Amino acid sequence: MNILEVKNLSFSYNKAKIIDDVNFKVSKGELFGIIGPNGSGKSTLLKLLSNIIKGEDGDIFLLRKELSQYRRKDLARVLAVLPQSTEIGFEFSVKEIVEMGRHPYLENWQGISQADKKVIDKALKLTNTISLADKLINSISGGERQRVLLARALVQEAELLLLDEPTSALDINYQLEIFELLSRLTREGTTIVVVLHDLNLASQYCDRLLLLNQGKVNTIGIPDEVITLNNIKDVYGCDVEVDNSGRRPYVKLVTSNE
Ligand SMILES: Nc1ncnc2c1ncn2[C@@H]1O[C@H](COP(=O)(O)OP(=O)(O)OP(=O)(O)O)[C@@H](O)[C@H]1O
Repeated sequence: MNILEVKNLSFSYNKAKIIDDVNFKVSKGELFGIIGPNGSGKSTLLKLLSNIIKGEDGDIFLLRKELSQYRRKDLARVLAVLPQSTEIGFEFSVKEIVEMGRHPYLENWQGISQADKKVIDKALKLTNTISLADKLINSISGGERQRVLLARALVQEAELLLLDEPTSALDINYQLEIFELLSRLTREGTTIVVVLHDLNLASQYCDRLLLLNQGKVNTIGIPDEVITLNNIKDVYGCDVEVDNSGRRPYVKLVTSNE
């Protein structure tokens, strides 16, 4: 079953085309990666999928319903977003920030229920942020904040998670932990679209990849079809080696010292 369907999507900033006739579908339970060079349009595409900005052409269907047809609260129950910027300007505690993810489920003036608390505790545990719960969001590290914001997205219990570089500030241990968690969530039925720069994480963990170049889909497919020597050279313009001896392709940089 398709959770997400993007048809002929285009978007411009000041007449400059940033997303150019993009088409793809994502099925239930897929871990779908969007990769591409700086400025290729990955975050813009994610903002279009999040309904933060609107395309000038094309359609986005979420669970077969056009994205713009959703009411805000209904959308927040099926779609959770982790934006790229992890700056939060207020002095909220970690716990309060994560609780905010439950707002789509609360009626007016109604507080957090025992059931909500369970969901929140589970998300804090999964993201290893329980020990941070009482700290102020502005007093923790960038990587810790990234995990807290992932916890906030998880408590929305949404069918589709849109994550913009969720591991960019994380050390390798947490990068693996978060991608193991994302894999597990997809096996349990959540669908995840993730923008990421690390081609090897993308290759190892994503079921399919969309390689974006100057707003256009360059290649879309399983990692073996996308992470190839020619594609990387064409799109990123650098020399790499691609090791195909393992389960998934592995990109090695070729440096001038070799
Ligand atoms: N608010 C904006 N106004 C005008 N141009 C913008 C705006 N936001 C992004 N752009 C431009 O759109 C293009 C795509 O930006 P986007 O952030 O989507 O790329 P990206 O692939 O996510 O890049 P990165 O890997 O560096 O995060 C860039 O050329 C950028 O300068």
